[in-house]
Amino acid sequence: MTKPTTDATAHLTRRGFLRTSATAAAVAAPYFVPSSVFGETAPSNRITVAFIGTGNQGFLDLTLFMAQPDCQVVAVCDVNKGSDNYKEPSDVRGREPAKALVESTYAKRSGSGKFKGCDTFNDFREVLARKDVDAVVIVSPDHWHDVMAIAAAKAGKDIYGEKPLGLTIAGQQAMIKAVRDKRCVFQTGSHERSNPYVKAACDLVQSGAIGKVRRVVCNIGRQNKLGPGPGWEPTPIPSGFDYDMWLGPAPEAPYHKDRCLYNFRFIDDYAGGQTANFGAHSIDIAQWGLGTSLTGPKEVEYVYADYLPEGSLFNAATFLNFRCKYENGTVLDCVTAEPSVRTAFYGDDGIVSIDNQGQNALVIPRKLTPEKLQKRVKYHSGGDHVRNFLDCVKSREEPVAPIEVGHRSASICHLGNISLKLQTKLKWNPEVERFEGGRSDEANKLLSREQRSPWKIS
Ligand SMILES: NC(=O)C1=CN([C@@H]2O[C@H](COP(=O)(O)OP(=O)(O)OC[C@H]3O[C@@H](n4cnc5c(N)ncnc54)[C@H](OP(=O)(O)O)[C@@H]3O)[C@@H](O)[C@H]2O)C=CC1
Ligand SMILES: O=C1CO[C@H](CO)[C@@H](O)[C@@H]1O
Repeated sequence: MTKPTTDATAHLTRRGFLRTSATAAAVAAPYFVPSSVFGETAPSNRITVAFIGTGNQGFLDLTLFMAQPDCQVVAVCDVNKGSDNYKEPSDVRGREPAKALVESTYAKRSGSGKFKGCDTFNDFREVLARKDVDAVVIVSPDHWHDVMAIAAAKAGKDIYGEKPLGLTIAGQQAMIKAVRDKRCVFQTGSHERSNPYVKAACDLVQSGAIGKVRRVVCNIGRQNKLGPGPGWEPTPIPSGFDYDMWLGPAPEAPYHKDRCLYNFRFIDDYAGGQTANFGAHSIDIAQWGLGTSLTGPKEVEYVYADYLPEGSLFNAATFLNFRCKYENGTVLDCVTAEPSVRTAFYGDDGIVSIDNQGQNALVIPRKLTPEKLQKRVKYHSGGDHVRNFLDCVKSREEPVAPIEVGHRSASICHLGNISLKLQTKLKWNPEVERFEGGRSDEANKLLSREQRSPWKIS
């Protein structure tokens, strides 16, 4: 996508302001760095970035952003000062370890081996108030995505927002409005959109190479953790952890050590289970190949769901199967599986399947000779996706995974979860984004959620 949709002047002015402003003393720290750290990239061309959420994916995204020479991470924000026992006892995440990672990475690059200049925050609003931050990377749990992205857009920041776009369809719509009103560049963290092999596979499907696509299968990885069962007892809130700020817009709930960190994804108040966690990837690829990135299906049907025992902390579906139908009759099946294949398109003339990490696309044309049956393509890293975002911050062009695209893929995850909750088939109007007929009143209520005061999306 190359159509400029954003106002270059507003953003260039903001960065220009940084270079000349009388407030320079307050914001100077990021610029007083050895030239060896950022090579030839002049401070004025450097994009200053702050991270909100420095856990599991936050650390990976940090390394991808720091690898880009024209980008400087100047601040990290996390409600956890240092969350130990992250995945194993030696694994510590949170804002202090993130700051240490940033400063040690930049120090290694500087001739002197020294670097200071990454600030830490507990409250993301303080990050957004900083005038020297051009862009934010939002890698918080899903229940925070809408509130944080809307606040970031209102503060004039460009945004790299992790998938799934949000927790609800209404929240995502509000995100789009804020981003478009403020003309921000927004890249959804669906990094497969920057994977040339996945692109090649989707182009092939779109070009009609496998004929009319009858069915797409999206495999959703099984739940990899179980959490405490019925009768679980709260555990003490660790020191250095702002649990109230972790809960944010989600309902009040007693702390348990397995609620936060990585595990939020299995709890309905904070995320859409594996449907949204993995579905955001596999369904996004399906939408891409089908050429429906800016729309959606017209029907979603519950097939099967299973859950942990009532009263368990984790309450998202552990096994699931739902089926969507598009206007042209194409069926999209989302199903829990051990996914060596992430998304597979079944057409009249062949199959295109894309593996779990987007490392391989396998094309099986029905009518070709055996030696031409397979075309394997190789791995690429998420760095190109970050690069595309940074380029668009400069050019004000549309990135490869704009917010509306992220919205429509995540919406299918939410539609699927709503059908699972109601155990029914629902008619969906992708134009007006509402359920119609049947149990639509009940279903439409699930398009949004109450947000705990003082947090709200409008
Ligand atoms: N593109 C991809 O392939 C991937 C994307 N993701 C996405 O990234 C997001 C984060 O997932 P993941 O990193 O696994 O989750 P984690 O729980 O590991 O990380 C989230 C971090 O955000 C912190 N946090 C929570 N609330 C706030 C707040 N109000 N302000 C600042 N920080 C906050 C958490 O604190 P605490 O440590 O105390 O919980 C945690 O450190 C999710 O939306 C997920 O879907 C995740 C994995 C891969
Ligand atoms: O938990 C996870 C495991 O890896 C996936 C990427 O392949 C993530 O998206 C996801 O959040």
